[in-house]
Formats: sequence, C-alpha cells, structure tokens
Amino acid sequence: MEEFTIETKNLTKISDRKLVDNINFTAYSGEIHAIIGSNGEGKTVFAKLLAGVRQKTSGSILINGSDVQIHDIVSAQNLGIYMIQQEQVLFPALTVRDNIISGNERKVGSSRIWAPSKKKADQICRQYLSKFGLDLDLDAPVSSLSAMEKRIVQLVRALLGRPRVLILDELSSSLTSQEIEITFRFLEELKREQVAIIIITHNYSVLLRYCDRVSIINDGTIIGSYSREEFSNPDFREHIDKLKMNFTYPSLRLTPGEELVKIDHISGGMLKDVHFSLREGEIIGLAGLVSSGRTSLVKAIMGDLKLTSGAVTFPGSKERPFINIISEVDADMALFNCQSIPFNITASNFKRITRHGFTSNKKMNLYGRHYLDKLCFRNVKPDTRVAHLSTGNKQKLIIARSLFNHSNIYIYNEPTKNLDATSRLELYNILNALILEGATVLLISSDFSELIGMCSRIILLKDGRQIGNYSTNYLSVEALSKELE
Ligand SMILES: Nc1ncnc2c1ncn2[C@@H]1O[C@H](COP(=O)(O)OP(=O)(O)OP(=O)(O)O)[C@@H](O)[C@H]1O
Repeated sequence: MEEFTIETKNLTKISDRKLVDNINFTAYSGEIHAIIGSNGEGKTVFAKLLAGVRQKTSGSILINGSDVQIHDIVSAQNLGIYMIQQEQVLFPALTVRDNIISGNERKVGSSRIWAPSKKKADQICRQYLSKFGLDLDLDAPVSSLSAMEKRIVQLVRALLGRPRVLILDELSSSLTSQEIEITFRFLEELKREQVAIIIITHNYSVLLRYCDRVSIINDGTIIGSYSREEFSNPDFREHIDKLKMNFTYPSLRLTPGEELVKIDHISGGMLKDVHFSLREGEIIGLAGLVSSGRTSLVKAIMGDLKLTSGAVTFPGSKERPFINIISEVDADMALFNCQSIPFNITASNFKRITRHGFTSNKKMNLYGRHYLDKLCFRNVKPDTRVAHLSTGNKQKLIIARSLFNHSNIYIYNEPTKNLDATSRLELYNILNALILEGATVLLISSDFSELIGMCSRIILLKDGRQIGNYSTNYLSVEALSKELE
C-alpha cells in the first residue's frame, strides 16, 4: 500500500453542546496513533466522525490533502476507514462465521447472486482467526464467546475489508497483557503494510510500548500531539501527570478480620476443587484467562451453580447475606437506558428512597447528585440522558449504583474497564474505604498490575482448577502471566 495521510481540519460536532470542537488532526500511514484523554472528553465522538458512524456539523476530513465526503459507515469503508467500536457491534445470535462474513461477502469471492461457499468462508475465517491464535467453533453463536474473542471477531470482520485506516476504540480494556501483546503483534504487521492505525486508550503501558504518536483530547478539542521522540518532553509529561496516567496504586494492606465467605473445596460446572476464604478488610484478586472458570466461581458464590461437592458458606451469617456484584456484561445491558441517572443509581435499593410506600423523587435526585460528585463525573448532569453518556461514564454509573446499596461482600468483575486513570484511582480509594469499614472485596480483573497493586492475595484459576493462592508481596505481572500460560 502507498503512503498517505488522513487529516481533519476544524472538525466540529454540535449536539446539545459542542462535543467535538475544531479538531485539527493528522495521522500517517504506517503508524500507530493514540488518542488519549479523560472519560467523556470526545474521543469516541471524534473517531465516529472519521468512521461515518456519526456526521460532522462542520469542518473537513482529507485523505492525502483532498477533501473526502463521509456520509455514513459505507462511504467511510469505501475510503478504507474501518472502526472497531467500544460497544460490541455484533449479531449475538448469529454464528462466528456469519458475523465475520456479513458485509464482506464480495470480498471472500461470492458472486453478485450467490453467497460464498461454506468451505471458502470457513477457510478465510480460520486463516484470519489463527493470526490471533484463536481456533473458534465457527458454528458457535457469538453470544457464547468471551469479551476478547468477540473483539477479535469484530477485528477480523474489519480486516477482511482491507482497511487503510483502522480505528480501535479501547481495544485493550478487559484484555490481559498477553492478549494485548498478541493483538499488537498483529497491528505491527498491519503497520508495516502502511495501514494507519488510530487507537483510543486509557492504558499508559500500551501508549508507551506500542504507539508512535499521541494526540490528547480535552473538552472536545486536541490540546497537543506528540511523536514518540517527544514523549520525554516536559510539556508531554505535564499532560500525563494531569491525566494521572502514571499513577501508583494506593494499596492498603490491613490485617484480615473474620471470615465472611468460605469457599470450601467446591466442584461443579467447570470448577474443580476450588478453595479459599474472603475475610473482613481484604481485597482478594481473581486472575484467569478465557474459560478459566471465573464466571462459574462467581455463580457458585451467588448460589447460581449446582455444586457436585463442597460448599460455599457465610460464617457469621445465619442466612445468605446480600452480595454486591458488578458483573462482566456490557454497561448498555446493565443500565436502564430510558431512565434518568438518579433512577439508575438508586435502582439497587429503592427502599432507601421510599417514604410511606412511595419512592421520593427528591431523595432520588439528592442521592443522584451526591454520587455524580463522589465519582467525579465531568460534563454530566443528573438530567443527562443515560444513552448519551460516554462508555467510561456508563461504567461509573454502574459503580455508583452498586455503592448505593451497602453490603459487606463485594464482587467486582472488571470494574475499571473503560475508566480513565483519575476515575480508576477514585475507585481504588473507594475500595480501600470499603475494606476499612470491614467489607471484603473479590476483584476480578484481566489487568494483572491492578490485581498486584490493589490485592493482598491473588487466586489463580486455570481450566476450572485453582492453580495458586499467592500473596502479592513478591509477585510480578510476568510471573503471574507465566503461571497462567
Ligand atoms: N448523542 C449525544 N448527545 C449528547 N451528548 C452526547 C451524545 N453522544 C455523546 N455525548 C457526550 O459527548 C461527550 C463525549 O463523549 P465520548 O463518548 O466521545 O467520550 P470519550 O472521550 O470517548 O469518553 P470515554 O473515555 O468514557 O469513552 C460526553 O460528554 C457524552 O456524554
């Protein structure tokens, strides 16, 4: 592929306010260009304008200096611009094969009339999936895949279109460092083929390790662009400090108190002889790769999995206590999109806002405002529509909802996915406050540095078996990844 540039000149998008404000931006073929910034600053809206998912209000997009018209996704794709969105844009009930091939039929050799043969489609799907080390059942519905596998299916679908510009919105969230490495090894290959790769990320190590250039978005506009050689400039460091991307974990190690949950040699589903305890004042990490049994273990604790041996007990409670959980489903599935922000926050415990049998709107709004402040939502008001929130802000809303309902057992599955560094730190401090009050937290995360930074112990699961229960004092990300290989 020949070299080219994709540029924007004064690109602007106005909705109820300016979401993208006069952005001048250039990305070059054969580079990985990162876009960074806090939650809700306009990164996704900007990327969607390039990819034709949303339409600009004014300004222009240019390829090699010539104005191009992007009216919709198809016109963007005809110019070679493809985007992997943060939300999963897949057909959950269709097979892996159909999801990959849909929209790409002509590119895999079908005629105007006939769909591509199953044999040909399978061959192409396997060829691309194997680049990521995946050997998926092509007849499986996409809904049965893990987060990483779904992302790769979306990526493969885009790759079949032979993109010139590939935009990846938060590809690395919920991926382990190994999975990130596999993905970027492939992106490096595309880079050599002169594809311009634009990634939106909150992950500082991804930025340092893989990106050639970075643009910083604040309040809908680009406030600085830096090449890799400029990453040590004081000016750039100042931006990074402001975004807190180089934060250190506020780890708090307390002496564990009473046992709150005892997982006593349980087997059932895919779990085999898993055993550990959750005690007051502890954050315990749970690490495992795809299909390791993390979800089954959560189900077992919630009483939602039939056990063949062992038991989950709650010493100190006569009956099953209330467990506060953030599950792995996408924010869009977990929120009431047509209801207000205060409704979504207080929905976990309407009793707290009920007077004389009626929910009090006044109390609902009061609590809504309180949690918006507590979790530092920027540019968000209680009456902002939930559907219009950025992905990171939706995730914060889920966290706020879980905090609204007090409990002393918290199970948080990937709670920091899509959060900017400031919001992550905010959440870590909240977790510390919870354990200081005597709660216990089971933190499930693909981010091993987060687990090592915040947890006192880490349980390792592999193929449903517990292969380790380690203190994090002397544990490194590399050692943890090696154990799980
Ligand atoms: N359709 C819409 N109408 C009104 N406001 C919107 C709409 N879509 C997005 N916004 C607002 O635009 C701003 C930028 O959103 P965007 O999704 O681009 O943020 P982001 O920088 O990608 O954040 P994150 O890191 O959380 O993904 C947010 O304040 C969001 O609430």
